[in-house]
Amino acid sequence: MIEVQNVSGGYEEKPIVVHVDFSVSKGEFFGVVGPNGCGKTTLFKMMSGVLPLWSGTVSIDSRTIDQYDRKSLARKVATLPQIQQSYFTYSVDETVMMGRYAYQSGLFKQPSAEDEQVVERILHQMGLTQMRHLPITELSGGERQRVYLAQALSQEPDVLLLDEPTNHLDFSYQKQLLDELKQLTLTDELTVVSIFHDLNIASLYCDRLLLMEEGSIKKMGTPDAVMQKELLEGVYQSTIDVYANPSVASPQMNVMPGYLSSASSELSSELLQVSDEKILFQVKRPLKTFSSAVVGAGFGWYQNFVNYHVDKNFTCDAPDRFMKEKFHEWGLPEHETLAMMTAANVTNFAKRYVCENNFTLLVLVTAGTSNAVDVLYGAEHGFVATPGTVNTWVFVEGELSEQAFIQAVVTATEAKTKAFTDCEITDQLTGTMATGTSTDSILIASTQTGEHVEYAGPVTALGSTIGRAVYEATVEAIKNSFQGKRV
Ligand SMILES: Nc1ncnc2c1ncn2[C@@H]1O[C@H](COP(=O)(O)OP(=O)(O)OP(=O)(O)O)[C@@H](O)[C@H]1O
Repeated sequence: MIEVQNVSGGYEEKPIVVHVDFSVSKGEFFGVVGPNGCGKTTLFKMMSGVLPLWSGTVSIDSRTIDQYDRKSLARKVATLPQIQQSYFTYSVDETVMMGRYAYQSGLFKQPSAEDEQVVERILHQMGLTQMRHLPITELSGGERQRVYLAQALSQEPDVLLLDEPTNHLDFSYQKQLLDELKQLTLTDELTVVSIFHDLNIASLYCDRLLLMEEGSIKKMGTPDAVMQKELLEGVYQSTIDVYANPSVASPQMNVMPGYLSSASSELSSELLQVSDEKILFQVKRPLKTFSSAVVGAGFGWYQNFVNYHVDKNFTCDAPDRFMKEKFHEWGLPEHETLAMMTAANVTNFAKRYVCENNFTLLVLVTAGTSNAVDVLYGAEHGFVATPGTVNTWVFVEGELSEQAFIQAVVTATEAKTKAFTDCEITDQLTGTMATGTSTDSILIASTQTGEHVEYAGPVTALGSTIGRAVYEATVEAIKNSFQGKRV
């Protein structure tokens, strides 16, 4: 649809865009990204015929742009430049109607019924109907941006070139506008080529991205191919982190702030408060967590950790809401607190504090075995959502990779199962050896400072330390529960 073939150009003697070559298909949403000054806007000016090409060609529907007269080019390509100044007090609908000039003929260029209909539809589409009579000089930056986009859309082009279309827009209007454009690419086969500074937005909406560096193409491909940590760090000369979006299959990035302090939370069992009602462990700075907790499951950052005792017959439709009400009662901030529940007597907990192999580790386990299960026969027990029994907390001083977090869960679970075997805990329904209980829960929490830890399987330094500590604490907690011991 639009083909940019080996294009070079710039200003006076200064080359800015160098041998750029790509094509965008009909109905594609194509993003152009790259650092400030890399030549994105200059490339757009060349694509829309505003700036002459030094070499190469830009073609739309197999005809180079210099083969189109002004009006026919305007029916093919509409542009939304980066900065829109308004010196005249045209109203919103007058401004949008200006986009129809390519369709008007005759001396007085009166709008036709079709022009009126198109403008009406687009005003509605862009949520501008209410403000249609206002002068655009009285609009906010974001509102004005929508008016100019409406003007570009009223040209009914095949290709829309947008330079930072979401500039000045708050996130809800960004979403609304980009959803609208995406829809037009899908239903009307509108081709959108857009410059973005926000790589996360570009990754969410674009089919392909073109990453520019110093006037040339550094990389072009799907968001997955372009959103690569090393690639982006090199081009933007910055420290970033790329991660999977938790909700959709579009990679996202984070800028890593330069002010990250090396101060971390100390993991000391003196920070532990134990009562009949709960175990509360509080640290000064948030820890990165991976857990199956009632409140705070998955990955997160928390600094208060609660293991709350409930009766073994406790049932509740919304245990997370129940726990959050408790947080209020205890004065614990909801967004900083992770919580588990257990039917085990929490004062029978066992702990291990280990400082070896360059690791500091605190392990806390609460255990009971009345609902012990052999995982092979889980289905025979039937599912009842009951409070947890063996709750295992593993706190680590170190900087764990995501792989290490998950391996730590595996290692700790194997250690728990080994403890069940050695304590000869059986599944009361089947008489076979139990591997755990029906509602066990686990937490791995790390300071994310100090030594980087890539692996935490059972034969690694961290894994073997976790394995031993969890095994010993689980055996002790099981024995405490048998003896009815109260700590
Ligand atoms: N009219 C001009 N005359 C001379 N040089 C210019 C002109 N416009 C831009 N430049 C230069 O061309 C280079 C590329 O500018 P361009 O606006 O294309 O970059 P960009 O990637 O769009 O940047 P940004 O992300 O900051 O908008 C810059 O060094 C800029 O100073």
